Amino acid sequence: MTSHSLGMLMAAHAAVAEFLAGLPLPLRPELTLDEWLAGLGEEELAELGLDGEQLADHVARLMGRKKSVASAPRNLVLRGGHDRHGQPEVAELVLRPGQTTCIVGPTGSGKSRLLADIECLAQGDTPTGRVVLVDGAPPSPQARFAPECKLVAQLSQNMNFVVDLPVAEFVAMHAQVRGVTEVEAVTARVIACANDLTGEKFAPDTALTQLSGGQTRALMIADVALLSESPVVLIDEIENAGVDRSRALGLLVAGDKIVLVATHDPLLALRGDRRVVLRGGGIAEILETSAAERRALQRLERVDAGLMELRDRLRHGGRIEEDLPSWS
Ligand SMILES: Nc1ncnc2c1ncn2[C@@H]1O[C@H](COP(=O)(O)OP(=O)(O)OP(=O)(O)O)[C@@H](O)[C@H]1O
Repeated sequence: MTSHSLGMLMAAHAAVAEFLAGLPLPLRPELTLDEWLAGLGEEELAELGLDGEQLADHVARLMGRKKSVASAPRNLVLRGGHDRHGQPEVAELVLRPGQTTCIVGPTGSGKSRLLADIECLAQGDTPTGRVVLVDGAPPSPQARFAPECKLVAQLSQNMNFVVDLPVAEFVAMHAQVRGVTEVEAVTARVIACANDLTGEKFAPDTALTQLSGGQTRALMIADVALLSESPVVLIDEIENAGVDRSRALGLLVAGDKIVLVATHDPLLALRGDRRVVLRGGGIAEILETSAAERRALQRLERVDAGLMELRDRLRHGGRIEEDLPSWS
């Protein structure tokens, strides 16, 4: 598959180095991968539940993943299809890194469908007939379907952990799978970041199953922002509960990701660059956030800070009587 020596592959691809170094097999850095595999006994590999082809395949995937990071798209273009009644959509939606697009619309208007169309990079093969172009061209089947090459990460509403690991171990595992080299330092950063997003702090050795809803959400947001290689992030509502939504959004956008958030929260919606309005399954309108809306956002932020203070007072058993925040 490559004429480079194992030593060179390992130097160029941290994920390959980590994977190969973790195998209980004698490494020969001066040989090519094929030569090294040919020299290994079949039995030796079988004992590890592997065969040479699988191993070569996995190394290729690990190298492919590196390539997909370099090829983060400059834009995604969503070409409108049709609404639920077959009427064409007005839209061509252009999405660029570092921009946030909010998706709004009544229940059943097609918000989740729109996110799903972007998630699968639809090619006229979903109920909406939409087409998503990556840098002006249809994506490769690999970009659409191979998990390690996927462009899009989705933060879903429900995150129930089935594994009961300490938080630090879980994050370190994610970091390793994503080919991060300084696993310990990055793990500490993800946890610090999650703690920054949530009101109640948690320790690295807290079990995942002990985290509150807000803490879990904060951890997943920090994980996606700092560890995910996917250049596009979809969020089906950042819940109010216990997460500083403004910081969360800032964190994701700072990573130069294309961010799409389905939300009806005015604070989040106005922080976005634009809103896509859905009606009857179709895109009815695309509204750029206006200067007046940005000014309104500053006032809303003060109201929100006041409400946060009241929440905190309730949390600590206080009363809300005379001393209300100044905006009330
Ligand atoms: N353009 C379309 N053509 C055909 N079916 C569609 C279209 N858009 C959405 N649908 C379907 O309509 C249903 C409701 O859409 P969806 O779940 O996306 O709405 P939603 O706005 O996310 O709703 P909620 O706010 O309740 O979560 C889904 O079954 C979806 O697949």
